[in-house]
Parts: sequence; structure tokens; C-alpha cells
Amino acid sequence: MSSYGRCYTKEVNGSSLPDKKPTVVFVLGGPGSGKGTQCANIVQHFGYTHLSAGDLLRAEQNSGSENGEMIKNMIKDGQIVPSEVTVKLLLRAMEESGNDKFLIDGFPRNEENRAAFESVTGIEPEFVLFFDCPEEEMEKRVLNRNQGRADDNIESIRKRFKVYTQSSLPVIEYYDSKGKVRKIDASKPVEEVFEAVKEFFTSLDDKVAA
Ligand SMILES: Nc1ncnc2c1ncn2[C@@H]1O[C@H](COP(=O)(O)OP(=O)(O)O)[C@@H](O)[C@H]1O
Ligand SMILES: Nc1ccn([C@@H]2O[C@H](COP(=O)(O)OP(=O)(O)O)[C@@H](O)[C@H]2O)c(=O)n1
Ligand SMILES: [Mg+2]
Repeated sequence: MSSYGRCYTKEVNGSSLPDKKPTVVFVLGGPGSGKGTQCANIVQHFGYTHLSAGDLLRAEQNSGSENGEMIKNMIKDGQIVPSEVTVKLLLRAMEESGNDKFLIDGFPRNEENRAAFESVTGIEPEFVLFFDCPEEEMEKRVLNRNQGRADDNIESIRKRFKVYTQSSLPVIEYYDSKGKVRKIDASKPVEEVFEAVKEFFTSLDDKVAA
């Protein structure tokens, strides 16, 4: 195990206090469903730290890391990078943030991601925010995104949709069977989607305050 993982809660809380696990919300949905856009809004209103697994992988790729070439190829091909790499990046970012409330965006994307995060951290998500959006709309958004991403082209997108259906939807179904999924119609305009998102975070704040 890395130097992060289960030690993480002890380090942030100090050794004399019982471990208090951080609050984690997983933000899932297909490519272009609006995860990053809505996370930016949630951060503004609810004080979470936004961690995008894709952004962390792209930063790692550009940092000259020994995994850079592998990450680059896997992203271009729409494949899911091994959890060993991604979980380490997430935990480092959690520690560095100094916060105890996290939106983890685009993760877990397959069963391997899910099981690795759970076994390394022992953290269960508070809930899973699921942006449900038709493929046609997601494709349109990704092709218009204009962020210079190597995987925002029709060939990569087709592969990403396939991986999403085969590997990511089963993770959402797993959490649904545990009653943790909060599903949102992500095909609506940004402001309307955020109105729906807000309700889930307001209820969580009310629950914590009660
Ligand atoms: N509800 C929405 N309606 C229309 N366009 C949207 C909506 N949400 C996001 N977008 C746009 O779609 C693209 C993909 O959004 P993004 O937040 O990057 O999605 P994801 O992180 O799920 O891939 C961006 O260009 C964004 O501005
Ligand atoms: N948990 C994750 C998240 C992203 N990724 C990689 O990063 C790519 C881009 O992820 P992203 O979350 O930034 O993409 P969007 O859903 O925001 O379009 C994915 O297609 C994967 O190749 C991964 O390997 N594992
Ligand atoms: Mg994104």
C-alpha cells in the first residue's frame, strides 16, 4: 500500500482524535454529460474540492512522469488507466487540499477503480451524482468542447462511449443497488441541471446539521 490510503484520515485528524472520514461524492456520467461544468458550480456554493480524475491524469501525463506515455495512449484510445496510478493521484490531491469534502469527478469508471479506492481508503461515497444524458447530446457537446483534448474527436469518442457502456454503467448500477445514486437529467440547460443538483447537496447539508 502507498503512504496514503488508510493513513490519510489519521494524518488529517491528528492522532488523538478518532478517525473522521472525509465526505466523498462521486460524480459520474458519460463523456460530455456535464460533470466538470456542474462540479465548478457545486464548489462555488457548497465548499467542496473538485478532483477530476481525467484532469489529474492529464497533469500527470504532462509532468514528465514515467507513466506519461502510457496515460497519453490510454486517454487517446478511451481506455481506463490502471487504478494504481489514478488512486494515488486522487489521494495525493485529497491530502494536499486540506479540505474534508470532495467531489470526485469521472471516477470510479470501472469495477477495478471502485474496488481499489474502497480497499485503499476505506471510504464509501456519501452518494453518487449521476448525469444521465443521451449519447447524441453528449457527442455534440464533446465535439464542440474546444479544450484541445486529444480524445475529443469522433474516433476516440466512439471508443469512450463503448467503454462507458461496458465498464462505467455497471459501477453506477452497483451503487444504485445500494440506494446511493442520485440521477439527474443532464440533457437540460446548465442552470436547470444545477437546480436539480443543488437539491441533493442542500439535503445533505441539512442532514449533517440535524
Ligand atoms: N447542460 C448543458 N447543456 C449544454 N452544454 C453543456 C451542458 N453542460 C456542459 N455543457 C458543455 O458541454 C461540454 C462538456 O461539458 P463538461 O462539463 O466538460 O462534461 P464532462 O466533464 O462530463 O465531460 C462543455 O463544452 C460544456 O460547456
Ligand atoms: N477514472 C478515470 C478517469 C479518466 N480516465 C481517462 O481519462 C479520459 C478522460 O476522462 P475525463 O473524465 O476527463 O473525460 P470526460 O468524461 O470529462 O469527457 C478517459 O477517457 C480515460 O482515458 C481514466 O483512465 N480513469
Ligand atoms: Mg470532465
